[in-house]
This record gives sequence, C-alpha cells and structure tokens, in this order.
Amino acid sequence: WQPINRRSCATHTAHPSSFRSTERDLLATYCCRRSRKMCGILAVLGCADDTQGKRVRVLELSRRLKHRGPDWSGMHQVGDCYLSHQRLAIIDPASGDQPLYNEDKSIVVTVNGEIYNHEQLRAQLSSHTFRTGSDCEVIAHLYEEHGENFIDMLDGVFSFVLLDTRDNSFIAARDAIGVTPLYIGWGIDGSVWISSEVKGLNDDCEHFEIFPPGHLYSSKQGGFKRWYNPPWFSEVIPSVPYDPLALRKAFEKAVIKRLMTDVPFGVLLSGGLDSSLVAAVTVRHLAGTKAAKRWGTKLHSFCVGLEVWN
Ligand SMILES: NC(=O)C[C@H](N)C(=O)O
Repeated sequence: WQPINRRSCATHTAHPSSFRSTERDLLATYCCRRSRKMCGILAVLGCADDTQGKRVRVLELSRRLKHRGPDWSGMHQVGDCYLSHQRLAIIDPASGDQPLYNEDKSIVVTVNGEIYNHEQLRAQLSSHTFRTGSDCEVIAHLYEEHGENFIDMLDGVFSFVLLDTRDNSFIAARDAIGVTPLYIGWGIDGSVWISSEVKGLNDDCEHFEIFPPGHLYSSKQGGFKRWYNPPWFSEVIPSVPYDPLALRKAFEKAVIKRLMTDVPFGVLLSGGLDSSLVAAVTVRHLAGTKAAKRWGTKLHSFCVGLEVWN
C-alpha cells in the first residue's frame, strides 16, 4: 500500500447539475460540497503485467478520477491486480484512507460509498478487529465472515471492488439503484477493469459497459448476479396501497440516516420541493445527531445563482 499524496480538504463550488433528483438532494444533505463528488475507484484485475510500467499507467488513469476525491490517493498492488482510490473523506477522515483491509490484509477493498448501518454491522462482527473507523471497512470483514453473499446486509450507497488475495479472486458490486456510478471493461489481455468513470478505462479496454445497479460481479462465478431482489421487484402493478404517512416516515428515515458524517455539512437548495423537504426534515432532526454534537445544530444552506447579462 502506498500513499501518493495528501492534502487538506478543498472548497468546492456547488454545480447546478447536482440538483436534479430527490436522491441527489438527499445526498446533498449530508455534505453539500460533497454532492456527486464522492470517491473515485479504479481496479485492474488479472492483466498479466506486474511491471513498473503498468503500475505507472494505472496510477495515471486513477489520477483522471482525482476530482472525485481531493483528500487522499491510494493504491494497492498484488501481482497483476491493482486497486486504487481517490478519497473524499466523510467518515473517519484521519485514518479511513483506502484501500481498506481485513485483519491480516488478505482481503483488500476499494470503495466509493457510505454504509449507513456500519455500526450495527460492526457489532455483529464482534470477533473481528477493525483497523479504522471507516464505514467502508465492514465490507472486508463481512466478506471474510460470509463470503460473497453479504451485499444485501449493506444499507447504503456504494460501488466497490474486493480482492481476495488468498485465491486471487475478486468481486465487485454496485448499490441497489446505482446512486454511485460504476463501469466495467475488458482488456485484450483478458483483464477486467472497473472504474467510477469511463475515463478510467476507455483507453485501455477493448470493450466496456455500465456496471448494472443492484448487481454483483464475481470472478469465481464468471459474471453478474442480481443481488437486489426486493419482493416488489417483479410487480407490474404495485401491491402496496398509497399511504402518505408511510411515505413521510420513509422519507424522514432516508434523510436522517444520511446525516452520518464526521465533516461539516450543509443543504444544497435547488428552489424545488425536494431539497426544501430535505432541509425541513434535517432542521427538525439535526439536534439529536452525532453530527450536531460536533458541528452544531445550525443548518447551513447553499444555493446557486446565475448572473444575468443584459
Ligand atoms: N467517501 C467515501 O466514498 C468513502 C468513505 N465513506 C469515507 O468517508 O471515506
């Protein structure tokens, strides 16, 4: 594992395209400067090339994702497998740098995401020793404990690549509805490339495509498997009747869990209904959160205006 560089958090300017959907507004809630700018991951697996030249190339490609994570750049290489990470620190900024590992470092993982139930999952993994306070470290330990079938235990938004160095196998997965971006490609040498953005792999792959949301890619199984299978998924007509109170409760729950942060945060207001509702729910619930103990109960809000030229 090797740090490439480290610098303190930079201030970002909010971009209007951050305001389109409810999900984006929700993400914007926990840290407006972080909206749509979560970490960047790039993994190159089984490229039959462990030379310094290949390492330099992967680092170069990973740097194309630097705008996604200004706080840290990391890379772990095992033979001809490379896992790199550009970090935007949200949980445990001091020691949650990636890639992350299990106890004996036989399992390596690079993650873009937030795992909202990481504390509950840690409690279930009492025989495991954690190296960091990162919400994403549970992924390495869950794999160690349960093998490939743990993805539906995660409550969060995520894309990750996990390398099991014991047998050189790997898995990659993307969250239920694809909040975090992910692409997969194949090189002519038989290598598999996985990246948060197309620019991380398009120049080096013979073929590439969108990594489907709610799916797991397993090198052992040799393909994709849908991991997100809620009972309603195949329903053509929803069987649950419209219930505004249930909707309100679900919306509030969704906002509250996204207040998980170790860094200052604010709300990006679009002027529309979605972000106003997110702000209203946040104001009501902020006082009871860990974030408030650290950053205070005053909610900061931001909006974007365009100067009109006559
Ligand atoms: N931001 C991320 O995507 C990774 C992790 N949740 C962190 O706080 O570092």
